[in-house]
Amino acid sequence: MIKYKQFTDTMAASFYENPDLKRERQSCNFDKDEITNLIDGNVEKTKYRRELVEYILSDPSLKDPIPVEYLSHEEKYAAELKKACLLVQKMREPVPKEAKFETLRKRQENGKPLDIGVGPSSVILKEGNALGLHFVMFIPAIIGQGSTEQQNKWLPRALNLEIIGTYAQTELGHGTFLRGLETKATYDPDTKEFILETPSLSAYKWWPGGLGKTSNYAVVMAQLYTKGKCEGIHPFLVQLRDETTHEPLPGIFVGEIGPKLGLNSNDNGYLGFDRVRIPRDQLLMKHSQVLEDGTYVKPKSTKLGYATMVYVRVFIVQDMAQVLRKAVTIATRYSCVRHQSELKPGEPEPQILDYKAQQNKLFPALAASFAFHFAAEKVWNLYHLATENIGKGDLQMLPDLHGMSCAMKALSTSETAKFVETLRQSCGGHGYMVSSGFPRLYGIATASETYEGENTVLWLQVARYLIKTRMDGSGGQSVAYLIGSNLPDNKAVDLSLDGIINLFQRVAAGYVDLAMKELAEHGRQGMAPYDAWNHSAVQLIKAAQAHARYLVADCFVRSVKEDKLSGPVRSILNELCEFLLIYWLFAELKTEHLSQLQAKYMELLSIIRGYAVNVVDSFDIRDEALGSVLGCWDGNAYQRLFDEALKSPLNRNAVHRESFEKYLKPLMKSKL
Ligand SMILES: CCCCCCCCCCC/C=C/C(=O)SCCNC(=O)CCNC(=O)[C@H](O)C(C)(C)COP(=O)(O)OP(=O)(O)OC[C@H]1O[C@@H](n2cnc3c(N)ncnc32)[C@H](O)[C@@H]1OP(=O)(O)O
Ligand SMILES: Cc1cc2nc3c(=O)[nH]c(=O)nc-3n(C[C@H](O)[C@H](O)[C@H](O)COP(=O)(O)OP(=O)(O)OC[C@H]3O[C@@H](n4cnc5c(N)ncnc54)[C@H](O)[C@@H]3O)c2cc1C
Repeated sequence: MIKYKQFTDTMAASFYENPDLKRERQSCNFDKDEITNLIDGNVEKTKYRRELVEYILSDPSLKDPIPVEYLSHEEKYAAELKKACLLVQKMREPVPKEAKFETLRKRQENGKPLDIGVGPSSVILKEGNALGLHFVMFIPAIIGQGSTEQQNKWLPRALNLEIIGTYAQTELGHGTFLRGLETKATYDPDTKEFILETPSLSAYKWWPGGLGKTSNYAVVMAQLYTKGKCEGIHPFLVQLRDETTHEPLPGIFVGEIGPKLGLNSNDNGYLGFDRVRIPRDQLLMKHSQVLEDGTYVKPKSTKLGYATMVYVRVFIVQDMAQVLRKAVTIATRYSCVRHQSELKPGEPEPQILDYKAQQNKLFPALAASFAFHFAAEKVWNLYHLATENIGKGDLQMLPDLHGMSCAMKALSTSETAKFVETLRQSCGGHGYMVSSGFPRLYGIATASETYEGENTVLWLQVARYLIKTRMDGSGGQSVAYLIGSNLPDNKAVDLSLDGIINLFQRVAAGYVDLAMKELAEHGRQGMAPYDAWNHSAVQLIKAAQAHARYLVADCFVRSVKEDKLSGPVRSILNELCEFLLIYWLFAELKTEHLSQLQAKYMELLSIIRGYAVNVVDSFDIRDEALGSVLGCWDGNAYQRLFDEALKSPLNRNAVHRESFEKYLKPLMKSKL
């Protein structure tokens, strides 16, 4: 018997590379850096990111002494928060004069600070970040909702982390239906203050990230009452804890909500107010105001108050591309090194990567990681343009931005959650281990399906936009194909990318028309419009999903056509794009088209098999950031699984003495 020997990371990195992986890498015929640069944005951004990651990972104080899974709920929060705080401190210090950190040092010398947001922290924090909401929602809310004076007052403090905040909107009884929120902010003109009140149990804020123990401020969404009238929900900047002692202020009831399916480094919290007074100028007043005498000044659109959510929905699309890159890296490398069963009778067990059924599990996710990357780029551009226009008083792009961000958020999160589960299954039993990395990725993907707008609810928002567009032609650029006679009617099946995009448009428009017919039919039968809407929901959601696939497919096709790619990378992306489009179409098409697409799909599986390992290498995810024993660069999966198992506290001694003496022994000695 071969005795197990502990393997150190240094040994693994310097001596070992799995021969199957090595062979794939030796046959690489494209420039991996080109794909890395494409994902980072450009060569300089890759250089910066690589140095930043090395800078973080080379710091021993940011390493976990034991895997966080073995810590208690309380210990995990403390250990992860410690790393998050140390990381921020580290990013503020001058970078040492070492050649390998030259880009970082030059950046600091040029007066540009290193990033302290959620990006760098994701290298060392894999179950959420208690400071995450501060960066992703609190600061954006001050920028997006605060007046210039308010930004001048609060932003420097928030950016310096002198104050730490979250975004408190959801309540125990109300998450989706924002008009139904119960928290009240009543203006008192005598003292020029708002009085915050939680009128019932269901009105308690519930869920905000970092609210439990970390934040001392929050942007709180509450119903604004002035001059005896409710003006709807508005954002208020509220201090929750003393800035020195961190004790909750009088009238503030705040705490943490307990363990969750995932993201357990983040202290999601609850919050109630017992007549808490805040100054008038802590209503965030960029879009609407309350004057000293209590007069309410309306915003140009009440939906401007929802802008922080739109920002985060866009952010999530980008995040899902990252989650998919990790998951597919793990599963592809593992599929390369894992040998199982018999493909040809009598021959050695093949790499599981050679099974078509396995490729069918991996490659749609690989292709989708690029699709969502390009989709995020597109919707970010739209977001910036729309925000710039809103700043000039032009709100025309608002509906299109809302429609597009809802569609892409819902599609990217639902597909990523599904793919992560399929990729986990593709790794067999070992995929079920926490050390595989899948449970954490699944925790993020499934949370994203729910937060920032539950997906079903967002699909219905998209459907509302589609139906409106089809009826009155009022929609923006993303729905232009639904307006009037713009829809190309190409009856023959054309398998070029443009031809497939045309099919996507026809499929989506077909569903929209079916939903419209259903709505009309319910109307004819005497149903009120809201009842007809409810009864047509299944069809409406189908239409929204088909439209979202068209949007993402269209972004992918346009990005592949851009000039900046070399020949080999262009053909890889072209094939992945074509492959994903066919994969998505399978669910929608009638049999006559299916056989043509099936042959192409099988051909593409074989082509992608040739470069899949090298493409995931080009995602350039350091082992420490990947956090998976199955997906490490060297492919030494069994050794790493074993190493990780030996870290279990149950393996400290050969016998778990206490439980043996107390429970097992008496049981085994007892007689019936
Ligand atoms: C490396 C680490 C990275 C980490 C990355 C990720 C970190 C993310 C952390 C996220 C943490 C989570 C935070 C949260 O969850 S915060 C809470 C989010 N809550 C929600 O999203 C609530 C969802 N509900 C809503 O948004 C709305 O209420 C809803 C869209 C459902 C609309 O409801 P309703 O129909 O009641 O709305 P109205 O009647 O008031 O209005 C309808 C019309 O308004 C238009 N509309 C609606 N929303 C918007 C918008 N945002 N922008 C523009 N227009 C909007 C809608 O289209 C209707 O228009 P028409 O009447 O013209 O048809
Ligand atoms: C990990 C995590 C982090 C979060 N962080 C924050 C945060 O930082 N700040 C914050 O304010 N909130 C946060 N949330 C809350 C989150 O935004 C809400 O959970 C989410 O918006 C869904 O609302 P809900 O929980 O009330 O679900 P509900 O709206 O009650 O949904 C329950 C079910 O009802 C269905 N449903 C609801 N309305 C309709 C409708 N009109 N038509 C058809 N079906 C409908 C839904 O599809 C769903 O199936 C977080 C949630 C999670 C899970």
